[in-house]
Amino acid sequence: MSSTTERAQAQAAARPAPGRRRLPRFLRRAGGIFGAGWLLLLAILSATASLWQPYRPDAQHLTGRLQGPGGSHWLGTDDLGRDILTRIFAASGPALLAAALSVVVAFAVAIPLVLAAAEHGRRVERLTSRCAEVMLALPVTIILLALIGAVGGGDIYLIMAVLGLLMSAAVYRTLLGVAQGLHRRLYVDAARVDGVGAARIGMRYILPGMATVTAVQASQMFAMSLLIQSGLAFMGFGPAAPTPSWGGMIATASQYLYTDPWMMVPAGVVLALTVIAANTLGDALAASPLDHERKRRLQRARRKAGPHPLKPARRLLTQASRPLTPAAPAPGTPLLEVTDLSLGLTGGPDLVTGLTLSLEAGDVIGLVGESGCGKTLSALALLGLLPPEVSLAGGSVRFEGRELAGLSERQLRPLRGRRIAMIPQDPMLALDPLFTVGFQLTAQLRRFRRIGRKEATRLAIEQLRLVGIADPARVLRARPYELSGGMAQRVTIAMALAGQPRLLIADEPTTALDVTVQAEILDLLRGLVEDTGVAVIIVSHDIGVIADICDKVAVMYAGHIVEQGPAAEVLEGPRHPYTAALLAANPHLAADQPVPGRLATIPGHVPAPGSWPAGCRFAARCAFAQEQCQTPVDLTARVDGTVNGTLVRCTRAGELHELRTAGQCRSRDRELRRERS
Ligand SMILES: Nc1ncnc2c1ncn2[C@@H]1O[C@H](COP(=O)(O)OP(=O)(O)OP(=O)(O)O)[C@@H](O)[C@H]1O
Repeated sequence: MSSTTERAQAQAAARPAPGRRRLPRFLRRAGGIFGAGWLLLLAILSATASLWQPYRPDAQHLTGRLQGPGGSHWLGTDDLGRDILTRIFAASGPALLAAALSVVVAFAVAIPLVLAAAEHGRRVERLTSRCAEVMLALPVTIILLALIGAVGGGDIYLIMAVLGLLMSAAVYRTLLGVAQGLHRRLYVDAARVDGVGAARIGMRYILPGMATVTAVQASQMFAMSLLIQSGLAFMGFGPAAPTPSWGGMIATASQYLYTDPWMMVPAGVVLALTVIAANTLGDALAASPLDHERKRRLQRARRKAGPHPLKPARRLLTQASRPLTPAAPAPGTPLLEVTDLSLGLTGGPDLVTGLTLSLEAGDVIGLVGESGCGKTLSALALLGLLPPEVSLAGGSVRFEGRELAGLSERQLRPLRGRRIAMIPQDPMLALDPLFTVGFQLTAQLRRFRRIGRKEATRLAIEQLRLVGIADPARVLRARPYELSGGMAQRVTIAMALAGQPRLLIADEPTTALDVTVQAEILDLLRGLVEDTGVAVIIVSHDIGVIADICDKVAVMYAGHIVEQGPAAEVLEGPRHPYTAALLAANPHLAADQPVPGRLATIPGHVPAPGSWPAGCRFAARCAFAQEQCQTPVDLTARVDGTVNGTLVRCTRAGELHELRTAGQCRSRDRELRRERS
């Protein structure tokens, strides 16, 4: 037998049988099979009881009281000679329905509150959480007994609905944490960036993500409701005689415990089995390997993310059958003008100050700087996507001539994804692992372009080709974790382009990728800019990435820009000591440069917001700081006057440039580093 045939046979043997593969995962566990099987059997037998019951539930045979199991009464008779089997199944329907009702009420109340609290931030969450805490403090048993006193024990559905309402607070508390976690996922952020509304985010991303926890909690609550119902009936607060109930039957049997102990067994065992079944079903759902398997595959895909055998994207770009932008933007018209933008923690320190940028169609600008300098917040502010605790403290953001600062969520939503789109940092986290690429991309295309399913699929294939995916049909069928990192990033770029935006914001778009794939993605972005005229803002701490692709660069340090201008000028002749230090610390080497024994670093760390010095914010780490650096410094035009459009925030910029030209800066840098180490 050839090795290929052997391998195929081995793979076929390893594959689960077709019927088994279709089973939900929790049904592949013994607990899941027992739980689901018993509850289903009970539900069917209760629903069809009138068809097969040999007796009426209240038919008394006083001559045949307290009989054990036998031919005419399989489970015996009770103290009035009623058939126990008949009464168990007559009681089971209402018991199951009432328990289910309490679960439905609990979740129907809790889930909308959870979605609202997770979506609308702290203020709503505080209000809903306080209400939940008050409800949790209520004495459930006393309230139920008071209700039974008012309406009687016969209205079991009302009593269980109130129980569900009281239990909704506990459900809320559990689900809120899950929903908040899901809300922080990148793919949810990505959807919001694309202008997806709160309701749709809840339905598409949060609810499916909460499904396992919901199912586990529902099954446990179902068991608890059954026990509470039976307990109430046992104490005499259940349905009035002769209506049967499991609790009532156990109460009657308890009076004959010493003389006729068998009577206790049938109702007791059915109640116990039902509670155990609900709990084991919950356990099987909790231990369902669905999540573990998905996570495992996701991790495997991440590990293997690397170079892929695709053709260069640029060549495929020419195959696009329609331009991405509706009309070529007029050159020289500012697409985006950010003026003096300041951001701060609400009631706290400034996080970004005086940010000024200008971008024309087809421009690629890089925001570069160490972690914590304010790059991401600046980019998010353009889309009005600041975290709830961060607010706009001043300045203006004009996009296509329209002021965006101060627009409401509702006013900004139509712009997101359509006029301004975002490419995420980690594509694996930005794509929803539950859905195929095709589902996510076509949903995006249908929403943005108002087209049918067929047209969306055609466009999705075209869009994937546009971003350099050679086999779009396969990728459409794949789930995100089946793609390599580079492929996934191409998919997120295709998704960002679905709304034909004029401005793309790429937050560290290549950080999660290896170097070879990084270069391909940067090449793809550059090609898209040339072909479509889309403008791009790239956020990166990697000055090598910025040098690769950007026309302009803004170097940020401690919440403001310290140097800004055409990339070639800033990167080849940096005037600010911070830019020069960043460049010196860049590990990218030219082919002819020797590898240094030790990489250069910038001593110290970025000062935290709130502890910025009044003067130059870089002074404490600067090798060239002097007395004059203690006073505030403005962003001013470059002093040597050899270039235009370059701004620098350093009083010694001109002087340092001369020193640098004379080669003295580097030795001073080295000296300082030696002193500090
Ligand atoms: N939600 C928040 N609450 C409080 N501080 C915040 C919040 N978000 C950001 N900050 C602070 O604002 C500053 C700028 O953060 P930002 O994320 O914009 O930096 P960054 O330059 O993009 O860093 P990185 O490269 O690590 O993403 C940091 O000091 C950060 O700690």
